[in-house]
Amino acid sequence: MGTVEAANKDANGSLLEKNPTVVFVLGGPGSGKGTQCANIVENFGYTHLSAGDLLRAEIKSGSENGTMIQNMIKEGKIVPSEVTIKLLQKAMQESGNDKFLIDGFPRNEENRAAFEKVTGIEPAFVLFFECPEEEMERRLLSRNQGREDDNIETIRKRFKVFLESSLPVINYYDAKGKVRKIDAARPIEEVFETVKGIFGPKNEKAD
Ligand SMILES: Nc1ncnc2c1ncn2[C@@H]1O[C@H](COP(=O)(O)OP(=O)(O)O)[C@@H](O)[C@H]1O
Ligand SMILES: Nc1ccn([C@H]2C[C@H](O)[C@@H](COP(=O)(O)OP(=O)(O)O)O2)c(=O)n1
Ligand SMILES: [Mg+2]
Repeated sequence: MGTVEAANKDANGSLLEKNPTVVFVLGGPGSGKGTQCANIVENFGYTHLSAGDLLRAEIKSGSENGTMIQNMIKEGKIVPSEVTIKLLQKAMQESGNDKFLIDGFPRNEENRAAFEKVTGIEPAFVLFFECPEEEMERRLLSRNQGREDDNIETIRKRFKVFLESSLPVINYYDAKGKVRKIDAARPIEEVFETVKGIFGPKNEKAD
């Protein structure tokens, strides 16, 4: 094994030994990633890791990076992958699971390349929730979760970042045949029917 690979294996410890299944859940802000992930968790036994939620928890914890993260989120910018990947790795380790929905990550090429390099993990596939901006804007403005970035000024910046930085990541995986595109402009239940078809009955939790 080469030195880089060996170092990564050490850094990941038992995680890589489990050969985890990772599904990246992508889509614009307000496309319904978090909502659908909650449904997938209930039906298919995945652990849901939202990069945004992990970053917001890091702000709340009073960590030394908190102020930097808070300022970037307020500006709709993407936090350096070093910070986000550490939080994801820790959450993966702590979950004890080996099936993960990674929601809102990778959001740019830097996120994507660094995750692959650091963890050695390739996603099984990528869910892409496609939704028109007008609908995403309506949803964000009525989300009511008290988020500092759900205001029209920041929302416009987030849409720009999505088009310029996140869509290229989706195109990268599309070229590898890994993208499962879903029309996310429909009601929650209808979107989930399509999602279920992708995860398939063979993956459903028996209970
Ligand atoms: N298919 C849908 N139709 C209408 N509203 C939705 C739909 N999916 C999610 N929502 C609502 O839109 C808002 C954004 O959804 P969320 O899951 O937080 O999106 P994301 O994580 O992609 O930003 C939430 O208030 C949620 O309840
Ligand atoms: N990989 C990521 C994911 C989110 N962030 C930051 C920047 C994003 O605008 C905010 C909010 O992300 P989050 O996924 O919670 O937002 P939405 O659910 O798409 O509305 O967090 C990041 O810097 N890097
Ligand atoms: Mg979300």
